[in-house]
Amino acid sequence: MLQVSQVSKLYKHRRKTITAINHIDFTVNKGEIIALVGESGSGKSTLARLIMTLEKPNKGSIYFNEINIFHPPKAFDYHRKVQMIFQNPDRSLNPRMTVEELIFEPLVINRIPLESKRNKLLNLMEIVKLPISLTKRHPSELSGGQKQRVAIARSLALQPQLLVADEATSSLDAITENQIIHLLRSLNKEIGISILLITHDLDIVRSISDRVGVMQQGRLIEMKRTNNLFNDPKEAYTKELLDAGICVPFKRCREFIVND
Ligand SMILES: Nc1ncnc2c1ncn2[C@@H]1O[C@H](COP(=O)(O)OP(=O)(O)OP(=O)(O)O)[C@@H](O)[C@H]1O
Repeated sequence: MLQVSQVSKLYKHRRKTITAINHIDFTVNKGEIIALVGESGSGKSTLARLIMTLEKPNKGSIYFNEINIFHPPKAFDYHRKVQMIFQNPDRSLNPRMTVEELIFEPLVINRIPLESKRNKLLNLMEIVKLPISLTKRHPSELSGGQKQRVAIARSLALQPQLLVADEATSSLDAITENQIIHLLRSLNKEIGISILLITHDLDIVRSISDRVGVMQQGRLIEMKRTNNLFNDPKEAYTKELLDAGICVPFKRCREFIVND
């Protein structure tokens, strides 16, 4: 479905060239949850911005259903098919809008007719488990988890095929984080939505991803099925990363409750 092909991204900073992404290749298949892990500065968010076409690569390209997203045909509406949720919902939610307005905004922007507006709203709020009593509230009147649910409902309004979640739960407390991870998993299982999950958190990766890619200094050094990566990491850096974050005896380890 999504194919990242030989993508490189360079930045110029004070006459120095930074290679944020270095010849990366991978695919996200329909219905898959792919996690990208790697230390800070390894290029994960840059890759997410490229996938969202917020920036262009210097080399290579990205294809969605075999169409080059940087040179799409006119009728190809990529931004309805791929949506992103960010770490901090406060930044993506306009504080002046109500929950109802926020969830409808993508439909309004994309000029989608809203004949059955109420039903659509009820359906989206039900999917993300937001009580209907919150419809007229503003973001400042919601908890962190409720805000992230609004952000997810908004991103689902256009019925995307792929959700890019960049550290989408890292600003939340452990219980709320568990609920949002559970929600992402059920969206994947029930709606079949593919998810590209960018995270530092190996417990989340282990709990819900089908495959994991490990990034180091702009390169994708290893990509495998989740169990294989945890049980049989090949690269020294992957071993180091797992040693630093994996659950081992005597180390506290969170379990995410996911329904399969
Ligand atoms: N606009 C920019 N200008 C210059 N350098 C940038 C820019 N954006 C990112 N970089 C650099 O590119 C590299 C990759 O950054 P990126 O934010 O993608 O890493 P990351 O893996 O997402 O890190 P984190 O986990 O801390 O969010 C870093 O060296 C960063 O400093």
